[in-house]
Amino acid sequence: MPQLRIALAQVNPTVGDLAGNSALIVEWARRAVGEGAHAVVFPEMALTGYPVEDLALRKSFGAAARTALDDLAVALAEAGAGDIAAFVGYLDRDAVGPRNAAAVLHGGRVVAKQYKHHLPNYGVFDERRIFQPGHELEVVRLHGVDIGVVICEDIWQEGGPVAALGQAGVDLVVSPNASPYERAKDDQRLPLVARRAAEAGAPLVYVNQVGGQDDLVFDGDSMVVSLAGELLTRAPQFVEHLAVVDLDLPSVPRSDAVDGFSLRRVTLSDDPLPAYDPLPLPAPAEPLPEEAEVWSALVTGLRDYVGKNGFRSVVLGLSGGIDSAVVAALAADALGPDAVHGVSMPSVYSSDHSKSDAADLAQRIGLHYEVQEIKPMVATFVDQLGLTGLAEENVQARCRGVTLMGLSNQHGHLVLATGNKTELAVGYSTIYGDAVGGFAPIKDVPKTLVWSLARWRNAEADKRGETPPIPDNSISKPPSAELRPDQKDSDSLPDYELLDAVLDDYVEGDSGYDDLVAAGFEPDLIDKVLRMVDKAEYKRRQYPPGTKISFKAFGRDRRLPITNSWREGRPLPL
Ligand SMILES: Nc1ncnc2c1ncn2[C@@H]1O[C@H](COP(=O)(O)OP(=O)(O)OC[C@H]2O[C@@H]([n+]3cccc(C(=O)O)c3)[C@H](O)[C@@H]2O)[C@@H](O)[C@H]1O
Ligand SMILES: Nc1ncnc2c1ncn2[C@@H]1O[C@H](COP(=O)(O)OP(=O)(O)OP(=O)(O)O)[C@@H](O)[C@H]1O
Ligand SMILES: NC(=O)CC[C@H](N)C(=O)O
Repeated sequence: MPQLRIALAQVNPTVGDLAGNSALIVEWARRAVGEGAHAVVFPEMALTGYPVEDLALRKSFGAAARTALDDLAVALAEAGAGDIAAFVGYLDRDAVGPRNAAAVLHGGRVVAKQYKHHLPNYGVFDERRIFQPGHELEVVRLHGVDIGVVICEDIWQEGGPVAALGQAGVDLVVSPNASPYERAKDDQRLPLVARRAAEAGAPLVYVNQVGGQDDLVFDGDSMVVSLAGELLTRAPQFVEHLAVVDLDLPSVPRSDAVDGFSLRRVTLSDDPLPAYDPLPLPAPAEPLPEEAEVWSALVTGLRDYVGKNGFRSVVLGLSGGIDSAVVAALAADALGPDAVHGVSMPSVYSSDHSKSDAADLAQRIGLHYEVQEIKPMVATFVDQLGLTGLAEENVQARCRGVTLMGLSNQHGHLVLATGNKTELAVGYSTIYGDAVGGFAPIKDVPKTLVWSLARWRNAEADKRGETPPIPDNSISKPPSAELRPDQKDSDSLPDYELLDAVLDDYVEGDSGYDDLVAAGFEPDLIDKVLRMVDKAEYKRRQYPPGTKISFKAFGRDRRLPITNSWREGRPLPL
């Protein structure tokens, strides 16, 4: 028999938008009330957005967030959501410093609050720099059900606050999260949540946000797992969603002696609810298959970067190649084809197929298309400055960059950079040339995955009876920068399958020279690739932000010095 109906509000907040996020929380709390829920759980820092980075250190922002929380409690009550217990993540600030906090709002008031204990400080996270950890646990009793709270990283700790809640005795654990997407991370979350439910001795309600924030994207994947580790429901990825479940909660023994934490119990209502008919459990959404998941992550990251930064349209160079084709298809899926402006910018070395494939792509997708010849601009620079060789080649990419930025300034489009992770790794782009842009949608996608995504997207279109967006020719032709006659990427770079394999080990796996040799790569290949990667750090630092999909994206996940004389290499003779 259920004791509580709980709603998981998998929403998409915006960093810094206290008024907008408050309105979002009120709207979704009202929906939860409409579903007859007694409690509703929002993601980590839903009121402020996540991650707030150094906004956390601004006293003015902390004060505004606290005021917004008090106002939100009142607004919820005024909107008819005062009787529901709303678990809301926010930024707090006390005498010790800024806190990553979750509050319980009920009856127009803030009735309980708890600070995050474990502050993640690895990969993209810097929480020890900006927050102070908490040491208290606040357990809220609602209709006789004791509910403990743990915030995101706290559930990744064995023997941490969840174990303490198990010691204290709680009927239910709720966890607000802001857990960024990485490929295959959903495979880790379900077993993790199941382990924590067992540790707590109670079902666990896991709520993660959706949406993009700069280089991060959040996939949701909110879920409820029973004490026995059974998945009761799971929300679909990358979309806002309200999941409502009735929970049958066996009563457990209570204790007030908890190791390492101070425990406070807050009673909102002691009496169990009268018997009511449970809703059928919503069927768990299946996690998306690999390519669909990555595509959704890239679409969401791009859409939210554009929308949350106030742009309505994007512009990019269309070369007829695979990278610009995939970025154009992503942009059309994210924003609609009418918001996408493609520009073909032929130079003297551009092949006929570069122009015809770009035009074909534009027609398939239905995006705005124009041709801007760059020959006269290039000739002016080359002649006036007396440029030859590589300097001359790069002027072509730079004239394209200037053209795109000109169109951006004139029409308000955001410029998309089309570089992929492989190119970023080895520095295969012209700085201030094809590397210009405000956002780089595929910067964390290795070249081999760019091809797979293109094939997958076309196959999806086929399945739906739609025109595949990407010309077959763009997928099958050998990649070329077309900066000199008959140039091919393979003139300067190893075969992409092999290159991506080395990069996966060196960048994602942090392998050293000996590890790479042991993995079977040729020493000359290792030398060449590692040298290119190390030398290109300066280019990566100046590259636009783009959606992280991997365990280790360039940027905050991998912070290497630019000025750096250390080289992995064959051991020197002593
Ligand atoms: N440590 C450092 N810190 C700061 N700046 C540094 C630097 N080292 C060089 N630089 C600067 O960078 C310049 C060299 O970089 P850059 O001008 O980009 O030129 P660079 O890297 O020498 O050449 C561009 C390469 O990318 C290839 N490319 C270009 C365009 C598109 C594609 C494609 O297929 O996608 C490929 C092209 O074929 C060529 O191999 C130097 O002249 C210097 O000004
Ligand atoms: N002729 C062109 N017209 C318009 N844009 C171009 C042209 N050539 C290059 N670009 C722009 O510069 C980017 C780098 O292109 P380039 O052809 O040099 O390398 P690539 O990495 O093979 O990319 P792609 O697969 O998109 O061709 C392209 O994605 C495109 O945005
Ligand atoms: N916001 C957080 O604490 C996130 C950390 C956590 N390990 C995750 O990625 O899910």
